[in-house]
Amino acid sequence: MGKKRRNVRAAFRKGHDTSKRERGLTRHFEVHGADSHQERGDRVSGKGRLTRRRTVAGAEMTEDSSGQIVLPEVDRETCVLGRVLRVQGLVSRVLGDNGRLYACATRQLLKQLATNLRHVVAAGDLVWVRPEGPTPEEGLPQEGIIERVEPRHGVLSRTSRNRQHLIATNIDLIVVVASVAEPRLKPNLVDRYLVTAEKTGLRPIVCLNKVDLVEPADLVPIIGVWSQLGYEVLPVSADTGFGLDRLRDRLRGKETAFTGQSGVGKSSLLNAIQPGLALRVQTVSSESEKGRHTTTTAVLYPLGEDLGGGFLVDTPGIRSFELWDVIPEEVAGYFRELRPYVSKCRFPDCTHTHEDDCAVKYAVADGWIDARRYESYVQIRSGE
Ligand SMILES: Nc1nc2c(ncn2[C@@H]2O[C@H](COP(=O)(O)OP(=O)(O)OP(=O)(O)O)[C@@H](O)[C@H]2O)c(=O)[nH]1
Ligand SMILES: [Zn+2]
Repeated sequence: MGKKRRNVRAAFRKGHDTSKRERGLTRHFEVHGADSHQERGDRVSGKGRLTRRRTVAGAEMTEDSSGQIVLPEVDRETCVLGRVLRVQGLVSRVLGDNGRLYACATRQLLKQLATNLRHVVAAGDLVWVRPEGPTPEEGLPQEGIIERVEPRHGVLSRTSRNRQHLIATNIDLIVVVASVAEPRLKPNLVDRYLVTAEKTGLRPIVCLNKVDLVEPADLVPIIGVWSQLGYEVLPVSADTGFGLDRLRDRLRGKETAFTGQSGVGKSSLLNAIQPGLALRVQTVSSESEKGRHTTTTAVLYPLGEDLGGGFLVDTPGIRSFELWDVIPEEVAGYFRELRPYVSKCRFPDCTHTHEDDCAVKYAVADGWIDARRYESYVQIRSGE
């Protein structure tokens, strides 16, 4: 055992990613995998579920009556539940619910299950970690093995070369930050972010910053349009603190991504919400921008106790969230107010831009659809 442990420690120390090191880690985990009763087949999962044996990716697995692979139960006495803060090569940084940090490798069995996902573990995942090795010195993470990944919600992923790349998981909220002055408000740009949010299925909040620079009454019409569509709009000022309590309230206990154009005040808002937060984000982002994993991996930043243990999730990719992987044919479906009309047009492949007898255009003319939102739609649909 001593020798194997040393292998893992050496792999952690050296960092990640060369195939030789990967092989070293793999061997180690296979030994652990064989220790599991389930893989040897002498025990099936409890709770009286019907199970069947099946070979997946070269390993024998148990599947339940609905065809789902049954992962071995984790030993809750020894394992710790935690959140993956970031994934770097083969090592995942996990914050345990006991407040400790873990540097984790992933169990071989889990890797084999993830045949069509590039990352078996992603930032934001809720995982069970089995601590390994000796207690580290103060300030250093404990080593561990990720034994199990809990089911995900709020997944942010991008497609490249027909493969889905997980960027972050368990995101509850996207905060689209816009500025109402300096730079002036660009509602069509906000719509672009909303379209991407619709595509990902994540809940967006529109945060209109710098309201100290305008007459609040001037914002009522534009806030009204988005609110009527069911989008929450928060007018705020990072400078005066206006609206920040409401924003903090929305972040409490949630995993949130901030996005928006440069200069709208994202860093100022993060700092106003929690002093020092923006600096931490900037430092890590500029580090990873130099690295190879720029757009594919995200980093989670734990928020303070006053924010109910929430997290901020960031990557340079999330900040350029506008029209992520959105194709022209899908755009109408992501404009909530267009959906009731799109199937009523004369041409089944109507683009609702130049065609005659278009139910969407009639609805705009009759005032059922806001003309400015329709203009946004046309711009996006025409690839402008
Ligand atoms: N008047 C006013 N100015 C603000 C407010 N929030 C931010 N600013 C100013 O707007 C400028 C841009 O703010 P940042 O926080 O750097 O903007 P950002 O969105 O983080 O920009 P990037 O880092 O480029 O993405 C700074 O000069 C801030 O002082 C506000 O509420 N009111
Ligand atoms: Zn049409």
